[in-house]
Amino acid sequence: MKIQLALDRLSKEECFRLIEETEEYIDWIEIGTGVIKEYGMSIIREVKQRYPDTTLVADMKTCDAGAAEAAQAFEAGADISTVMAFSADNTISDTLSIAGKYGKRMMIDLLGVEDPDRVRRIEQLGADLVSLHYGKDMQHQGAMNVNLFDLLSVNSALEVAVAGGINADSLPALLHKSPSIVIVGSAITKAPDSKRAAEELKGVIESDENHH
Ligand SMILES: O=C([C@H](O)CO)[C@H](O)[C@H](O)COP(=O)(O)O
Repeated sequence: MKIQLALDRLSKEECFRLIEETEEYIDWIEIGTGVIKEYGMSIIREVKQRYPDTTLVADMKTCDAGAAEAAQAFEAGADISTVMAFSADNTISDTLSIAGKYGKRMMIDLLGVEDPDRVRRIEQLGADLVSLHYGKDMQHQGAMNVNLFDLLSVNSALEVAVAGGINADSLPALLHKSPSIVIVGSAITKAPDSKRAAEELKGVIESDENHH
């Protein structure tokens, strides 16, 4: 199980400091949507230059003009770009076909999706990676519920990431659902000691893996 460090609401300097502090405990680096809005593709380029061997996710949250936006992220060095699951089927298909051309991947963000049929449709369109996502603003109503995993069909072959206010306390319940990727932002980036927070989360995952 991988940890994807989500870098949101941070300056470029803070992003680089956090990557440096946590790199031994994290697997994938995500440049968050707001950070991309602040710095554009230049931050994707710079992070890839400095960490060429680490999988880099550009959280583009594309919802239209799929081919152009995905190509933009891949040209800058992203290994994975994100597209919203509620987008038109054409948008999702176009991003998947661009990803195929670049030898890269799309992560389909399920934020706001409540119908398992939509997830089935996304898999039919050719997606192989989705993120179950309990949004930042949804978190005002309380923490994520593991029922979010009910969106997935039992016979689905999708690789699954999960995101939304995950911390060391909420992580164990999610691990029972065996996601491939756990996306963590604030619990690491806003922690008084980010390195320790990342180490703790990695420890929770490793002890779970040792028990199975
Ligand atoms: O995608 C995200 C969110 O929509 C803000 O852009 C976050 O990266 C994701 O939710 C992880 O962050 P935390 O919820 O702070 O763990």
